Amino acid sequence: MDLLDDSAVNQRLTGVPEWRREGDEIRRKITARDFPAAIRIVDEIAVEAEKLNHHPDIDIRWRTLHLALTTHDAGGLTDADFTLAARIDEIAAPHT
Ligand SMILES: C[C@H](O)[C@H](O)[C@H]1CNC2=NC(N)=NC(=O)C2=N1
Repeated sequence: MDLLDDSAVNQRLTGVPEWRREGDEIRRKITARDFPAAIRIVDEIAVEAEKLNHHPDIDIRWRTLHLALTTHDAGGLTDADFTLAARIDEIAAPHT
């Protein structure tokens, strides 16, 4: 997987406006309706992450999730991060 340069990262960020860049990661916060909804989001993300063989860091605090994506294998951000970010947005939408 090819590392994206800064301009490629910025271009892809425009497609996932909920996400912001923090160094070698992109991050977003999801606030679900309640704790069970937050856990359902995590459960659906787990299925997708396995399909894509790409796995987010997830911090769970009551009904708020903090997600971070990076490609450790490549040492930075790649298309895999933006593909998963877009899927996470689709998964989260009905639960928020
Ligand atoms: C061997 C396997 O392909 C790697 O460990 C995968 C698994 N999931 C991963 N997920 C993420 N987010 N970054 C990776 O570099 C990564 N690598």
